[in-house]
Amino acid sequence: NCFSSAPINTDSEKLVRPKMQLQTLLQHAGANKDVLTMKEVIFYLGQYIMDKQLYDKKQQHIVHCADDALGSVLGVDSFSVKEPRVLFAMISKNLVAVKN
Ligand SMILES: C[C@@H](c1ccc(Cl)cc1)n1cnc(-c2ccccc2)c1-c1c(C(=O)NCCN2CCN(C3CCCCC3)CC2)[nH]c2cc(Cl)ccc12
Repeated sequence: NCFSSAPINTDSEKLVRPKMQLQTLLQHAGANKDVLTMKEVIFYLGQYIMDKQLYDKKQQHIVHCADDALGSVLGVDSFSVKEPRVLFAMISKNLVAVKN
């Protein structure tokens, strides 16, 4: 799957409940449920970044989100998709684990 390149075990099937602000972004990207797997959260966030063209056209692994709700959700102005640990830490602050 497209996460085989993710260098950390993210347990992509883990169920999570995104907090309000993140949930709003995911809905814009097409998510239609309150409880999702980590894999779905990452997929929809990727779609969101694509839809809003937040990635740098020259250096496509850089995402600029200072002027977007994504920036206040993650708490950064920009980030690199080549830093998955940093990224998962920022995303996790916006998630509540769900016992399944
Ligand atoms: C491996 C994966 C990833 C997954 C998790 C992590 Cl912590 C880092 C990295 N990844 C690699 N590049 C991207 C990416 C880059 C730019 C714009 C959009 C996505 C992603 C991200 C995906 C995704 O679901 N990716 C599917 C395949 N991507 C390839 C890149 N493709 C585009 C890259 C920009 C130019 C057009 C193609 C989109 C589909 N979801 C994400 C969500 C966020 Cl918060 C950040 C990045 C991603």
